Amino acid sequence: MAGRIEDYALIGDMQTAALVSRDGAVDWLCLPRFDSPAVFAGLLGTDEHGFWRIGPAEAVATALPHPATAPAAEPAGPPAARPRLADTGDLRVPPPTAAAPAVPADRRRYRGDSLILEQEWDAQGGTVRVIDFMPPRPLAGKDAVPQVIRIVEGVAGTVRMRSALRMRFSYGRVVPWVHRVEQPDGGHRTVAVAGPDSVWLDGEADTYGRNLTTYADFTVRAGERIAFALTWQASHLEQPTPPDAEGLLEATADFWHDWVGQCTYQGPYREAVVRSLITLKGLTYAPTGGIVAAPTTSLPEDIGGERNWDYRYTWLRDAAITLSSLLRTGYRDEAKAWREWLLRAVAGDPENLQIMYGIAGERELTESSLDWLPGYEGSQPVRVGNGAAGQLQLDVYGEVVEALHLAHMTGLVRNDHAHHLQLRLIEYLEDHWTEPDEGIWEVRGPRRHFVHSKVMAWVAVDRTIKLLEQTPEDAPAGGQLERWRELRDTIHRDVCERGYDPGRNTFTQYYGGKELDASLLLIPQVGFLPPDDKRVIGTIEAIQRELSTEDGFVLRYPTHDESGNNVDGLSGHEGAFLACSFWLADDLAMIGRVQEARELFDRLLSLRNDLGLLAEEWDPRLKRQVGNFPQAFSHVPLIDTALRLTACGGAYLSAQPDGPAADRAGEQATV
Ligand SMILES: OC[C@H]1O[C@H](O[C@H]2O[C@H](CO)[C@@H](O)[C@H](O)[C@H]2O)[C@H](O)[C@@H](O)[C@@H]1O
Repeated sequence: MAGRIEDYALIGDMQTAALVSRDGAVDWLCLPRFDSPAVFAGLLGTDEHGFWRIGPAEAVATALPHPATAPAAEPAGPPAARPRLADTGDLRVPPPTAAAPAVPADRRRYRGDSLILEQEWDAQGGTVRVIDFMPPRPLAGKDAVPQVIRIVEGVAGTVRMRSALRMRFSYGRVVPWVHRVEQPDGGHRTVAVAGPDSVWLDGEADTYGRNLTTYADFTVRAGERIAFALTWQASHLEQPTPPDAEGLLEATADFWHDWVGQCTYQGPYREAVVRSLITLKGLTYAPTGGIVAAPTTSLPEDIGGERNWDYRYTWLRDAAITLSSLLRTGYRDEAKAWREWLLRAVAGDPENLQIMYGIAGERELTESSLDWLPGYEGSQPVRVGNGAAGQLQLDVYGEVVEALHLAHMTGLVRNDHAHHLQLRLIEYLEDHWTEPDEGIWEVRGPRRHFVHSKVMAWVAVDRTIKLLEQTPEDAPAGGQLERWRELRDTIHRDVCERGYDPGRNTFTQYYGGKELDASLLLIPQVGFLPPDDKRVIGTIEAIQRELSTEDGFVLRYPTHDESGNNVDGLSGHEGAFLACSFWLADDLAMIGRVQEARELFDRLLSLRNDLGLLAEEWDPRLKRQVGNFPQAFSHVPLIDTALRLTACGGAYLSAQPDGPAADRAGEQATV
């Protein structure tokens, strides 16, 4: 049974990621890529759907069937091969108390600024630490395989430990063939095989199989270290080399140390910013530069409801804003890699541009449901693929062009193809900006003229004009620049006339609508209007009044109309959207309410789990994180707000209506 979403920790190797629970269980792991089928899907079901738990035997044993009473399965080794509790000679496994749950660690943290997780238990007989990590893989060669390494370290006394490993391939559906493979040195390795996949277990403790689960029982004394590793390999290939766990630990620590060393942010929110940056790096798919929105699917926005989506893909929107944050904190390699990814993914006619792709640029993301999985706390369906891939979302043009613009402004080496792409995107927008779309929130209701989409279309045109004004030699011939200036004015006028309700002094969610939408908070941030414009202030105040939760966080939009009908094509409610709540803090700072902004930001920081991680939303009623986890779209605005609050110091200095990229206070401070 999965814990709360915030009970999980992220480990990853920049190609895939695992979620590790506070009780020492890896409950989510897709191999070999973020978007591959899960080998451990206990997160979306039960232990039956796969997990790997290591913890003190008394704690771990309680959550599992007692091996001595469970039916024997793999490997059918002789009793002599059964584990010895080495120091005592005791062959018995501690008796379980059926009802008791697995015991949460007493302490956990990341080792410094890294994705190396350390959990500690004060257990019977002493204190033990489990160190979990995934070493960054080389991009090619025989060692380019995913590994999960778990080192058990005795801290004090002597503790009896148990590892319980239940692999279920294909998102918990397939029980693999588990067997031992004898090694030339007389030892053996355990391997699980099903179809194209094989997963190899190496460990310094003997294993035995019961109840379709592989166990290892062992003791660890103060100062001892006992390592386990899982390695994925395509099943038709030769067995992978057993990993050198300690060497890889050192290399992984060095990798993160070097990467974090490039961060240029030095302000008061450094801890939160660095943890968010590490998380974003952990969501980056190194071979291609693609960035997943989150490493999970179907963690619900509404516990028990149907608002469950697969986020293991690259949204142009999410990736573009991620890039902006990385660029503004000193990370250029990732920006370059993503720009290359973008050029490959969108190659062809801009008419065919998708709003999201697979991490290598795949276009087919057909949505389907995994009906054998019960879902996180019963939240069904569990979806893979994402139907939003076929939507029209005009804001995406603005976000992509903004990211390319920022890359240019921060001196990323020019790329002619990217420049050409930008011009093609504007040509497309010229013909299509007047169309209704599904908007930033990917609503599954009717298409509308969303105000945010139009504002972002304006952003795309505006940034392109600015670029061409800087480099007139790049301007297309035939008066296009002049035409685009007119287009920019036309869009601006259109939004102000049709998307603004003068009676209530607020912009609205869509033309002619009455509803509000938190994406309107971006109007001053992107420079569409200055922060001191009365329409901007009116909109911020209206959103605070009508979309705030009791604790001052922000909903994206009302999910129900006045008669109680759902307006986004989905049943149920959702929590406060964390990105929008950070945007409110930004806006408050921009209009001079800096103290209020800081207080809201501090409250938002307090929603992070003890490891600094955020899901997509916060359920104000249940007081818990909801939605996919950890979510780039939450960590990016966290960084942006931290930069803004750092840069504005005591007060936001001046409203600069017409220079959005440069308006970004954080950007000026850090690049
Ligand atoms: O609300 C319905 C939609 O929810 C998801 O979209 C959300 O996540 C995306 C990735 O972070 C983000 O770009 C978007 O703005 C969010 O609304 C889901 O992926 C969609 O399929 C769904 O329609």
